[in-house]
Amino acid sequence: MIEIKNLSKSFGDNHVLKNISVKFQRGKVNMIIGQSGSGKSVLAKCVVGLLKPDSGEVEYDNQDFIAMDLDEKIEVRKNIGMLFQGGALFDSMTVEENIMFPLTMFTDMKKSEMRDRANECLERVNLAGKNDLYPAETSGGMQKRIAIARAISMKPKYLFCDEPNSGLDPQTSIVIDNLIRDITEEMDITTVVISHDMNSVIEIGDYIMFIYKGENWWEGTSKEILSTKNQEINDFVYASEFMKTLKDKLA
Ligand SMILES: Nc1ncnc2c1ncn2[C@@H]1O[C@H](COP(=O)(O)OP(=O)(O)OP(=O)(O)O)[C@@H](O)[C@H]1O
Repeated sequence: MIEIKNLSKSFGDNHVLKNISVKFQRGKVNMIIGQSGSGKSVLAKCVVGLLKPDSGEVEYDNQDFIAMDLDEKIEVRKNIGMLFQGGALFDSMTVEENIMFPLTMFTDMKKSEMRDRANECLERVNLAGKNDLYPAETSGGMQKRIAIARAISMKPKYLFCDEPNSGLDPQTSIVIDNLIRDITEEMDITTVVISHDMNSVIEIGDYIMFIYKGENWWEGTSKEILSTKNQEINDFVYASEFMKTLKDKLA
């Protein structure tokens, strides 16, 4: 579990995060949603240690991350898998080398052990045998799956995904969503997904936090989000004609 307590972050006069508190549960897909510029990425960066909050606490399984020294933080970071927008694969490395990269950086595993682990991860994302391809030789959906394989290569306890469906068609998005949900359950990971995609929220979001102007405005389940009377959420969820029509039909 990850617990955030009273976290605030400003850039000059721009008060981006205002006293955010929330718990992200283990074995669940926890989603952060909100308008562009509401502070989702800044929150995620504060939680993984890429930005320093002005105040507040971040606890990984009851351990205060912000108060840790560098060595302790590195130990926690080894347990965090990250899936960046666009995949962020290394173009000059093969698929296998990309997946083995965290193992090379953070473990003493032998090359043969790393290969075995890379093969396991490739199998899990249905890309067995694609080891020697370069990212440029793969599709956008495959690149996302390779990035997921890399993110789980260290058997993480925590997984952060920033817009995992960006740039994907609806069917491929569902494949990626299902993979994230299944891996979360199988490996009992505390998964945090930043998303704009209401389809993903409904499909795989176990628990959803809605940030509005830097505040934790609302939190609840994917079922609850469809029926809440909260105006700001309704403006966000039912922004598209499609969702409005769906709402009217279900009413
Ligand atoms: N390193 C930074 N320095 C200064 N301001 C920043 C920095 N990073 C983010 N901001 C500001 O923080 C605010 C929130 O940005 P953030 O990237 O968290 O939004 P977001 O909700 O993730 O948006 P999007 O959905 O468009 O990615 C914005 O006003 C942005 O300009």
